[in-house]
Amino acid sequence: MRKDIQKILDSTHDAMIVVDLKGIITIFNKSAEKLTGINRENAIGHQVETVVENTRLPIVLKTGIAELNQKQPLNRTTIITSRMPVFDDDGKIMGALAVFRDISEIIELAERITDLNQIRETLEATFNATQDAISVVDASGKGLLINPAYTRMTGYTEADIIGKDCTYDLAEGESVHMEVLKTGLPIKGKKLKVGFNRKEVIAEAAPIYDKGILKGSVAIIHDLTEINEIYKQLDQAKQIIRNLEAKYTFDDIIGKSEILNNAIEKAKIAAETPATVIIRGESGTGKELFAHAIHNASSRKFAQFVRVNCAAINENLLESELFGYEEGAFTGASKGGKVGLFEKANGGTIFLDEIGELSLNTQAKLLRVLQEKEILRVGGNKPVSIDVRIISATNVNLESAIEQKRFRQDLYYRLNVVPINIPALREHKTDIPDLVKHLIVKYNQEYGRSVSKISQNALETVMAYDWPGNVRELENFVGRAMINIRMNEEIVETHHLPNILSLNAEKNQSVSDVQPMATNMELADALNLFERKHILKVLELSNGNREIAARKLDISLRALYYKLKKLDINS
Ligand SMILES: Nc1ncnc2c1ncn2[C@@H]1O[C@H](COP(=O)(O)OP(=O)(O)OP(=O)(O)O)[C@@H](O)[C@H]1O
Repeated sequence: MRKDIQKILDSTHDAMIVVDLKGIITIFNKSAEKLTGINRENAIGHQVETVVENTRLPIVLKTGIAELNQKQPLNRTTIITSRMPVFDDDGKIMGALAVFRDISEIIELAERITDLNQIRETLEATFNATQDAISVVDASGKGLLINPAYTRMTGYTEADIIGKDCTYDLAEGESVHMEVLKTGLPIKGKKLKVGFNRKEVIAEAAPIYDKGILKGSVAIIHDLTEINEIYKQLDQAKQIIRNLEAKYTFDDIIGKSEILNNAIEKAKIAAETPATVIIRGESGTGKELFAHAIHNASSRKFAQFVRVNCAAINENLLESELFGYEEGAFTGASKGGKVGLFEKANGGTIFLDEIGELSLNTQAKLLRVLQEKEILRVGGNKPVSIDVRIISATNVNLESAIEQKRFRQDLYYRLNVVPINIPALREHKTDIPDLVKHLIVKYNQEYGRSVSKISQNALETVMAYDWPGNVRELENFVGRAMINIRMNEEIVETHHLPNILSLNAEKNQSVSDVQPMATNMELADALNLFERKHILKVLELSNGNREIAARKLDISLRALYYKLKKLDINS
């Protein structure tokens, strides 16, 4: 009889366990085997709770009360759907039956549903938060969905768009949705105008397929004004990179002394105005540094900073360099003419270094530019108006140059609107420790060293010197000291310092120390030879810096360039 029942129960999908009054398993069907992974032989004849926990069959045996459709968990993936007492023909309880079911598939499904909900939520959040405007239409081109960015960009709300033709938002151009629905293919980078304000946008759209059937189209529109703004910023960034000429700002000017600070404060005020500035100071004091800083702190910082070394450019070329020339202006002029430095600096700043070296002829032309705010290209007759801030610099005494009729007074007045005097280094020696510290960091980077400081003794030696070549000379000096330092040394000591005293000594050499040239040489040749040797020596002591060399030789930079050419010196 039990076997027959067993057979019947084996054919059902539900797992079943029957126990007798003592709780001993008497029937364990196939589904129960499958669900618990326990063989029938290991179940039948055993106390139910030792084989399958939580069946609560002993309780049913005690109470004789059925628990139907309870869906109580047996374990994580199984539930007991019913427990009931089994009665004999006399109505006496003879055992109990538990029916239970595998719910792992349902659990998995539920988990998947939760996942999908999360994905949906994430997608919705992205859809609503993205800055790109998104719209979705159905297969007939009627609006289905838009996001907040779409409303911000076009001015249209859901009420205007949902259920309406997708051409509704268009101010100019053809609907990308309609094109996608027509061809079933995606579209990229289409320029359109949308919304009340005819906003310029770039649109892209893609078809939505469901099981191979075209169900609609989704479009993203990007605001072109924003993209244009980004391009503009990119251009400005490129411009800044191109303008690396003007690489310094006020933060790069080292020194806290009062005299230097007065100059910095004056320069900062000048930077905020369009005023013409003249920077005066000895060679190497930082005039160019100040010019960069003024440009970079001014509203012209995104335009060009053009530096012209008036002393270094050949007088004949200077005019065409500054003002440009028209095609065929002179023999050798390039085809198409040439844009001059003033035009290049248009909107920006032109820095005329060594202005005191300009010839009277070029001074007159510069004066015209300052008065008329326009330039005339060499060989041209059409004035070009320009908007350029002029910063000039000089290390010569312009007042005495005016007296000697080498510099035009009217030009001087035009240039001398905001004069800024940069002190010689000997006038602000208190800044030397900071400058040395700054230079050590600079050369550490350049030479890959890790020097930490200068010793007190070495610093005292540096402070005792007068630095006729100013910060530039100090810069070269520290650079050379750093070269003398071994890789494992970290402190600049006195023995690393190049011999400054020898520089001073050379300067003070007496005439008797100078040896005559070969006695059979003509005086002119001997002088030339001596001049050549002397200039070479001074250049060497100035680390090849012609400006310092000119200063040491007490001649103008232009005169030095002339001599270098005449004496065939290429150093
Ligand atoms: N206060 C300062 N802080 C940091 N660096 C400085 C300072 N002053 C000058 N320098 C540095 O010294 C060097 C010479 O400065 P700059 O070329 O500006 O001098 P200059 O007065 O224009 O010289 P010149 O008249 O010979 O053209 C540069 O490398 C500059 O960066």
